[in-house]
Amino acid sequence: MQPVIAVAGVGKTYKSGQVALRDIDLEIAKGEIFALLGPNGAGKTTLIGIICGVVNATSGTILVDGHDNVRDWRRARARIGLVPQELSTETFESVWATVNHSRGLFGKAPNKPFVEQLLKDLSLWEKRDAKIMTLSGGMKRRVLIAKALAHEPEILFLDEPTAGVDVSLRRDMWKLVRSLRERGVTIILTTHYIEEAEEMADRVGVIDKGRIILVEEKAALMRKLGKRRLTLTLEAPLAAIPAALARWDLRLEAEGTLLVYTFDAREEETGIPGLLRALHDLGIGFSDLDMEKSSLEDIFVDLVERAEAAE
Ligand SMILES: Nc1ncnc2c1ncn2[C@@H]1O[C@H](COP(=O)(O)OP(=O)(O)OP(=O)(O)O)[C@@H](O)[C@H]1O
Repeated sequence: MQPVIAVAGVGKTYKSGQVALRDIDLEIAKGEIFALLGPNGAGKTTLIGIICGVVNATSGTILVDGHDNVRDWRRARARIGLVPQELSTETFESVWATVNHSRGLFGKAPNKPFVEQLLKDLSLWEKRDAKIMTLSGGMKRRVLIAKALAHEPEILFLDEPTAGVDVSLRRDMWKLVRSLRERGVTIILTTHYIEEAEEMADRVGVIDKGRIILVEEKAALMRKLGKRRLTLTLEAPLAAIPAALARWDLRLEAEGTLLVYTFDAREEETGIPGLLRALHDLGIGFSDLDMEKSSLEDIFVDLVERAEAAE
């Protein structure tokens, strides 16, 4: 199957000499929700800007639905909607005029019922005659989304869509993303809220210092790299881990009152029965126990730390 976006060998060095991307290869399948994660300055916004044709790559090629985004930029761009991180500054136009104008920019015939529905879906209908300058930050962000969707793109980029927005807008955004996906729209989002990727993405890419360090199905990633943690609340604090417990990956926390055992979620044998027996033999009692799975966030932090250590 042909990917809807194919990035090959893309690099970017800004005029300042700052290298933002190095040799990026990435394919996005039609209809998927792809989350691009990475620390500040990793290159997420640059990569999105290059795919959308608002930033020039220094090297490499990008095909959008088979169209080269430089040589055939008009066709490539028409397929894409971009919700940028920055709030737009145009202020005097009304919501209705702005969104219809965005549609016209892509050569789409006016379609009032479509734009009306779009504004209703984004809870903007009541505000259709309001000038953008009079709207709150959250409402302005809804306008950015409406503008990005006005020309009915097949691919939607959301660059940190929920940074600094309130819970209700975040929830609406998630709902909107799901309904777009049901209509077959491909969605690529960057986010600092890893829970957002965990909640929504089909696949996750991790970018660090301009390199893609991992691309994986979210579920597989969580299965593969997921750790589990067993935390025992000890009856009496321990000063150190007894030598007899060296074969388990143990750590003391909270001034020796919590004993934390970390193990691989894939292992058939958890090692827990043996550990509990050993504790019993040593006369170490506990009053409570708690089991947790690592989140995508733990996995992400771990990956970035490992990539940085490897450098
Ligand atoms: N216009 C520019 N000129 C020079 N350097 C830039 C420019 N835009 C970005 N950079 C640099 O390129 C690198 C990647 O930046 P980019 O904004 O793509 O990262 P990001 O992953 O989106 O970060 P954040 O999560 O903070 O938005 C950073 O070192 C940044 O300082």
